[in-house]
Amino acid sequence: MRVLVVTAVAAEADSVAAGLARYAASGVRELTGGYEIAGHAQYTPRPGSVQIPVVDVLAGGVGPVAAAVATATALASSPYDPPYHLVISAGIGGGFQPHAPVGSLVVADSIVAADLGAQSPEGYVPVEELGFGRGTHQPAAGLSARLAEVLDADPRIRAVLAPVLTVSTVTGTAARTAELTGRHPRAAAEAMEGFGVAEAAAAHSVPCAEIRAVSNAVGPRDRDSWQIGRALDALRYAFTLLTPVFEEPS
Ligand SMILES: O=C(O)c1cccc(C(=O)CC[C@H]2O[C@@H](n3cnc4c(=O)[nH]cnc43)[C@H](O)[C@@H]2O)c1
Repeated sequence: MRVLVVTAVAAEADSVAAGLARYAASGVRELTGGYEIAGHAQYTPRPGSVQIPVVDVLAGGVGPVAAAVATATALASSPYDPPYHLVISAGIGGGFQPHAPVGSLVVADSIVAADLGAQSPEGYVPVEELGFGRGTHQPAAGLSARLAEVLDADPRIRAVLAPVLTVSTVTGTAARTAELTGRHPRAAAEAMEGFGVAEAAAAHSVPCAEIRAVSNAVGPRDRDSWQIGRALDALRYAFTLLTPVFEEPS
């Protein structure tokens, strides 16, 4: 299976690549389309496995637009058909409490563009109701459930399968938190790239997933409380666990 992992920043890509490196048999790939390929691993298959999975890790920038452009560029420049078998949006994120405490992981069972719509005196109108396309992507259900299952089975981490919101502005007030949880009561995390990655993947007919390691609680802004190191470590550890899934028949 060929997998493309898209993060926002290099620190996240480094964590993913470090998690993968435990299994890596060969080095780092060259830049693609001006975007940073942080790591590339070609794995030694487990005994009995017939596929050699390849995972590329791409730091595509912050926000849904940068993420979509980077992902689409990577997919369009792949020499393979299909370009990849799976695209994963991965990185740190804010966790909605009590669903996703700091240090836990969230695997998306839906990827929701939470601010793609219109305000009105009666409240928020999602993009579907405006008649302009979609605001939600459903990741491959079996695959996302499997990723969450593998993560949650490990006693060192906690993982949930739940909606992940994509926002262009990090939530920073109690009022905005209440608005989002009112509209998306099951949401466990928010981040800024998932929907962009999912749009690009869908344009290339490639399945998509999203995995977030929680660095902070969604709520009134308190940047000093963000535990980025802890989340990056959880992200790295998650990818040490996920590689066997990439070797399973798709
Ligand atoms: O300062 C650092 O060392 C550092 C290391 C890694 C990542 C960062 C970022 O700031 C990444 C921005 C990235 O984080 C996501 N994120 C994290 N928490 C939230 C949130 O509460 N709401 C929305 N997004 C969040 C987001 O995907 C950004 O792209 C810094």
